[in-house]
Amino acid sequence: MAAMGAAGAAGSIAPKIPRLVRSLPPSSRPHPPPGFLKRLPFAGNCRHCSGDDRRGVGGAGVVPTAAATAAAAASMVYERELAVAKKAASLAARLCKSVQKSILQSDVQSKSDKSPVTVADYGSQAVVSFVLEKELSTSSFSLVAEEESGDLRKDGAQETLNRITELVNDTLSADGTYKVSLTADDILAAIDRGKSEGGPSGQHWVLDPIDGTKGFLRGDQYAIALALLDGGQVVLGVLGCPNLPLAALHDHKHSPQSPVGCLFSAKLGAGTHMELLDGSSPTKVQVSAVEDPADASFFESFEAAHSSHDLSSSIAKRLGVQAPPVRIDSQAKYGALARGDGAIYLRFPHKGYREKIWDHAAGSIVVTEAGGVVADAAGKPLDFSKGKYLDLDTGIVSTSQKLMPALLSAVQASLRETSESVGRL
Ligand SMILES: Nc1ncnc2c1ncn2[C@@H]1O[C@H](COP(=O)(O)O)[C@@H](OP(=O)(O)O)[C@H]1O
Ligand SMILES: [Mg+2]
Repeated sequence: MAAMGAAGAAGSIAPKIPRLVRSLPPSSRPHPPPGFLKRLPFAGNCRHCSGDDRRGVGGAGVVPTAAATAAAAASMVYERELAVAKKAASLAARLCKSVQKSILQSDVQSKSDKSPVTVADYGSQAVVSFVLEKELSTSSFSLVAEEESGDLRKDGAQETLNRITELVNDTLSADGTYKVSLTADDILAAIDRGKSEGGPSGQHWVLDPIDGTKGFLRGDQYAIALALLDGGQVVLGVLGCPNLPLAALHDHKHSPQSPVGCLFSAKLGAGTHMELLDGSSPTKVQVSAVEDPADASFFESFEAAHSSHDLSSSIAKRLGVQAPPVRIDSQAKYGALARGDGAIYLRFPHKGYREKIWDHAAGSIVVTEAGGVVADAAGKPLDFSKGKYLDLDTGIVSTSQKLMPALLSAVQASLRETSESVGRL
């Protein structure tokens, strides 16, 4: 089981913890998943915990804060899972890139909710599901993913299924790691492993095989987004962004020859790193250090149907933001925010829309581990423990810790103004 492996790994690194802890920033880190401290032989008292989660620290020397100890421990225990997640997302990105290059009309289907679904969506999910299961095979493997195979099992879908099967096999064997020849039934089974509902206990992988399908079809930004929940909390996340330039978005305009294709990875207590999808040394990234909102720029959805551009504009005006909005698809926005390309991300879906966990799980930890904050419009942290959906107050906002208070005031004021003007109609 992954959880048992994690606890074992933690035990073996116990003597290294005091040095590790001294190297951590004193800032308060997110609380570890429920039951996590119990699994660690060296775990300290945690001000967040009670009952079974409380254990004393024995011995003298450096006495780390409980949050720092937990953060250091957490940063070691999910190491294997993070490496596998990066591998899975990179392979899926390779598959998506090849399809985006040669999008054929026949690759585009219509789902019952009318959103476009491509061969790459299914192929990406099958690749990630295969790699996770193969590398981390556990009896309690759980994957909450966007796609399900219903449409592929219908009459007339055989050709599409064959194309997906071929693509997945080509992708897995091109890498050289896997010598497999999956059948169409294997592909359907791999896709359907993503049927888990998630929830507050145990470990659940959360996958959006292509986030930003509309951007993908337009030839713009999209992301492969994969995260791990443990006890309802996101403990690691990766974002493969095949079309995101390595250079900051504003710099890239001036140097279009900059390499394209970024992989962001984040783990609880270990920061956020970025590397090229094609391979490079990871570098640590940080959110923008801008202190005056007037100097900030903000991200929002390219699609006005996904987020109210009017409301964002009103909030930006209230904050004194000068720059025009940066509109890009997918969780590539979280990646770009995490490395400081812009300072604010605003998302205000229209009434009645329910956000899904796979649209934010990986992105949120990529930003928080880079020093940012992700919250709903009332300032509450996102709750990933309730199954497939996030129960939210109105929208999602993200920025640095420094700018969050001013941003939340502006959001509240603009929301009040909007509801008053609706009331007057
Ligand atoms: N009416 C709506 N309001 C808000 N989000 C929506 C939406 N319809 C679809 N989405 C979600 O918005 C995601 C894309 O976000 P963005 O606008 O940031 O690119 C989509 O992910 P998929 O493309 O994976 O379906 C989908 O989950
Ligand atoms: Mg999505």
